[in-house]
Amino acid sequence: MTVPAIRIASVTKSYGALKALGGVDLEIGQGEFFGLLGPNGAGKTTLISALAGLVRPDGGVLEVMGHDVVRDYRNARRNLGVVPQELVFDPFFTVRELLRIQSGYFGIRGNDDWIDEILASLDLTAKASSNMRSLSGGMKRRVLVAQALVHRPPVIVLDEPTAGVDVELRQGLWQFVRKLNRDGHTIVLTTHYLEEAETLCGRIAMLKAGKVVALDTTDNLLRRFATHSLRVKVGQPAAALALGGVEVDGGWVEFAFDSFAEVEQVLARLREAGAGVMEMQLGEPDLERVFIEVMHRV
Ligand SMILES: Nc1ncnc2c1ncn2[C@@H]1O[C@H](COP(=O)(O)OP(=O)(O)OP(=O)(O)O)[C@@H](O)[C@H]1O
Repeated sequence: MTVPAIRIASVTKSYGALKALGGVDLEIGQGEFFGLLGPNGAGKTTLISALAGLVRPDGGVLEVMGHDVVRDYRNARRNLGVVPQELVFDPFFTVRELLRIQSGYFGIRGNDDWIDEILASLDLTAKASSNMRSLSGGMKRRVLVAQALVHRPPVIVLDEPTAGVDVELRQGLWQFVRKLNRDGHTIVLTTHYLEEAETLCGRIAMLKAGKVVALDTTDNLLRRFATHSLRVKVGQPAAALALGGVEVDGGWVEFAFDSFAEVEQVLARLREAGAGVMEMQLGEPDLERVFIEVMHRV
């Protein structure tokens, strides 16, 4: 049997009275493109930091390619590439120097062929000799990705890699990450862009307040939750919410159905309640709605 790329069992972590991770179990197979989703503060970064050995869990086990993150740190770390959320660099190094230094951390010398390949894939070749401080935010983010790849890790974790990144770069980045996945790398991704998660991830875990509250293939998650939706923009959101709607955006409230036959009934009830429907849309299920439902249910 092949070892899972990532195994997380009963992992707990508290900061004082705050339970950041309340017993997380998760197994991610080799070659998966896996999404880790959750609202702000759900514990995603804490979990990733624990995987990278940067945060010590209070209890439980974390393994990367079968290597225990605490007891067998070096091998676990060698198998893992992490693209962190925050942009922290020494501004005085050039891009190439930075990548050479990072290679050195893993005991790799003479890594320039691979570094050139990564730079080309990330469209950074022209910036190889530029100082980090002269790069734009989006370029710095690409360097973060490059940095995570210098030691050719089989498992790559990206913590919100597209936050604050323009559309073109985002698409380029996804193309690159998809290629890495096709080449056999396991990808774990956290993002607040649920459309991206829906297109990219084969399986998804949703985290809320330090616990996994949904775990399934993306297709099953979309199927399992109500199949259709009605979104209404109303003058009186409170009246619509009282009828079981869920607020999705300023003034927009959403109702979920198994069949469109129920739409008429809801519209009648909205009229009776004086909700004041101004606009409406009928929708197919998408991950954003699944996410909102899961977060409200549990
Ligand atoms: N070093 C720390 N000290 C104290 N509390 C912390 C620390 N790191 C994280 N926390 C708390 O743990 C909880 C989980 O935070 P975490 O950063 O893991 O969430 P997240 O899901 O990554 O959120 P986001 O989507 O905002 O990045 C939060 O309530 C956070 O305030």
